[in-house]
Amino acid sequence: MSKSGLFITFEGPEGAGKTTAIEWVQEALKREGMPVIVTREPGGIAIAERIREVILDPVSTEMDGRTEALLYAAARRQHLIEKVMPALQEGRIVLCDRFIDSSLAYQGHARGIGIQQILAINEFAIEGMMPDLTLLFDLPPEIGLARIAENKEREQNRLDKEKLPFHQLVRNGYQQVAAMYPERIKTIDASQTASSVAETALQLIKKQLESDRE
Ligand SMILES: Nc1ncnc2c1ncn2[C@@H]1O[C@H](COP(=O)(O)OP(=O)(O)OP(=O)(O)O)[C@@H](O)[C@H]1O
Ligand SMILES: Cc1cn([C@H]2C[C@H](O)[C@@H](COP(=O)(O)O)O2)c(=O)[nH]c1=O
Repeated sequence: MSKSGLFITFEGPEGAGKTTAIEWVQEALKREGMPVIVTREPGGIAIAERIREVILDPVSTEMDGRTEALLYAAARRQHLIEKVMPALQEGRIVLCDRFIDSSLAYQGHARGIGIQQILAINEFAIEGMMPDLTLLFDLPPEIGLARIAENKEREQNRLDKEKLPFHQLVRNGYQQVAAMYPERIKTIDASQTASSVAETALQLIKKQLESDRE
């Protein structure tokens, strides 16, 4: 799979502020005339949104961890082929809310399947199509969970409902993955104000754009 755009992923635990920052960054890049699209995982296209409903439905309590991992990888594959790759081939900047590192942290580490096993099934799904840059929004899970609990409009999905120790493992998982890919993954302190977090994200993206032009 070849491309000419820039693939940037936003990662982190529940309520870290990824969606808030991605919208802010999109507006800032658009104001500068850059061709940018925002998408998300699992979802972003019809088939993957349907898979999302199955995975995140709070009634799917009996779902096996490996089934969960395979469903995320299947949604990822379809989303990549149908939406992300065409946009990158057109030279766009793709801002994606979650990607492979979510699987490594949630299914690989927090579910205990193993990061290498999850990497293997995802290698099949993505055929080497890794992000150019990943912004990891890091914060204690208590803060993120309190933020989403405050937001009364948001429905709690099956993974939101996991207990605090699971979310602590997710954070540890992300920290391990960041150590595996120090060139690609840049960690942001997501406990700062929303505007400061978004500004840091924008500066990191601009740096990546500059180094891509060189
Ligand atoms: N830096 C911040 N400080 C305080 N509140 C924030 C900050 N960033 C976002 N919020 C608020 O926290 C809540 C969660 O934010 P957001 O939806 O952007 O997080 P998220 O990382 O996309 O969450 P999830 O992955 O669980 O969907 C929202 O109500 C948002 O307004
Ligand atoms: C891509 C991906 C996601 N997850 C989890 C993380 C969240 O709990 C949900 C997605 O909800 P959001 O509000 O859109 O953040 O799914 C996961 O466990 N594994 C993955 O690969």
